[in-house]
Amino acid sequence: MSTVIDGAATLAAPVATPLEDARAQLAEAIALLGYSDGTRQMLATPRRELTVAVPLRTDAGETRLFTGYRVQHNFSRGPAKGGLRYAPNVNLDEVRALAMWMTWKCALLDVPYGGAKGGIAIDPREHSQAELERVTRRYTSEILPIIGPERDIPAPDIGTDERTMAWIMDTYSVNSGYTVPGIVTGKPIALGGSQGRASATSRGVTHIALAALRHAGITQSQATAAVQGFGKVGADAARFLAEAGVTVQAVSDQYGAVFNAAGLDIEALGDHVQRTGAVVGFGGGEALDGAALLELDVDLLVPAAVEGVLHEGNAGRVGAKVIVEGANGPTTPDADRILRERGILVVPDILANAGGVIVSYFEWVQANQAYWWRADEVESRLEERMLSAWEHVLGYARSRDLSLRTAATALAVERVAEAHKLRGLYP
Ligand SMILES: NC(=O)C1=CN([C@@H]2O[C@H](COP(=O)(O)OP(=O)(O)OC[C@H]3O[C@@H](n4cnc5c(N)ncnc54)[C@H](OP(=O)(O)O)[C@@H]3O)[C@@H](O)[C@H]2O)C=CC1
Ligand SMILES: O=C(O)CCC(=O)C(=O)O
Repeated sequence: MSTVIDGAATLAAPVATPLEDARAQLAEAIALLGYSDGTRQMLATPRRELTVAVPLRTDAGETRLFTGYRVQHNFSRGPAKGGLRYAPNVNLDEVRALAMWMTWKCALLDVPYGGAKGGIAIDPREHSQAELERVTRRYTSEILPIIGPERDIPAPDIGTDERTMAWIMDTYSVNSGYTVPGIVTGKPIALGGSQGRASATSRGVTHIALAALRHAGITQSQATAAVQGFGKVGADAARFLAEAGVTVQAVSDQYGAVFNAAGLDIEALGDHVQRTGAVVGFGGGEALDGAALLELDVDLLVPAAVEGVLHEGNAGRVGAKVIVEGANGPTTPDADRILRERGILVVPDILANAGGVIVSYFEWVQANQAYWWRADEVESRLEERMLSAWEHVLGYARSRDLSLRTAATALAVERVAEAHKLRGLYP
């Protein structure tokens, strides 16, 4: 399936790029903290970035060339950490923005990492498993000099999954001459992955969404929600929200959306997507335009797909009372301003979707110690970290009359700048 319907195509029409958005958020935090322009420049710029050519011999015997990236934004608090994205429109500026957000996320949640991100400009749907394996192994070989369990630890993001992580781990291990489970997180449990990592981002989103609904005075069992994206983050977020008693009325993917005012049967929708590859055509709801999902009159909106979907052009029409960012960078600074003026609570990505990197950290700790935790231990530690970060950001925002994003970014930037200062790297 390769057709993108018109409605979905209009979703991602931001005026600025994700990197410009990320840098604008950083500049606001720097101004609030009273830091110098030199500090802003240092934190706006990745410490290291690598662009690699990734040739592929296709199953049909042809040669194709893809471009891959790995950007390491910051190492001041520990090894760089962040996902690997396979999508046709991946580009260096996008990866730079995603790497910067990883730095803030890790600092905010106080996990001992800096930020990184990687990507290959490839549409995984157009390739067989064998081709994806060859591309992944070649990309890994190309970035091998800059990754490692103490240097930079990849994880899944859009278009990649635990199989991708297993191939990276194997390629890295073969080059090292021994098995190195700490080189990636989000790998299969049979290879040293952690209990709870696959659903960790969605669990974290759900903990934060329920806390945000309570904060907004909305009763969980009477709340309605819409979720954009039905991939690794969106599908489980929809499921956990439904399990918590929230009526999930709408879900979308890049082909369109489905709506049911009484609530979608998320399990049945999951089965439908397994069979057909898309949410469209699901019998348990009516078809809805993908862009219209963002404007539904619901209590909770969870964008869990791509950057820039809430922008100046549609923020004025958003119907939700609370937005919890499952995706990275779904809201542009212009949209942030409009949503704040309209009294809509936005819980930013670097807080809301941090569950993934928290359990990645747990996985790395377990792999390095070769000692594994039970699922309930992972999940209670995840919940504790998410909710304490939520309280921290909320308290900081309230005491200074800031948006949650500005508060979260400032708290994170302060921690990163402090680490630079203590290490003697402060300009
Ligand atoms: N995986 C993780 O642990 C983490 C992921 N994130 C972020 O969450 C977001 C989603 O990642 P993840 O779930 O892993 O990725 P997946 O590739 O598993 O899923 C992405 C989903 O988004 C959908 N999508 C893509 N474009 C659009 C669009 N324009 N409108 C509606 N839906 C769209 C895809 O649709 P289709 O299926 O039709 O392609 C798919 O359902 C990303 O921003 C990622 O960076 C954040 C923290 C951790
Ligand atoms: O688990 C990780 O290391 C990072 C996940 C990720 O890419 C993200 O949080 O955006």
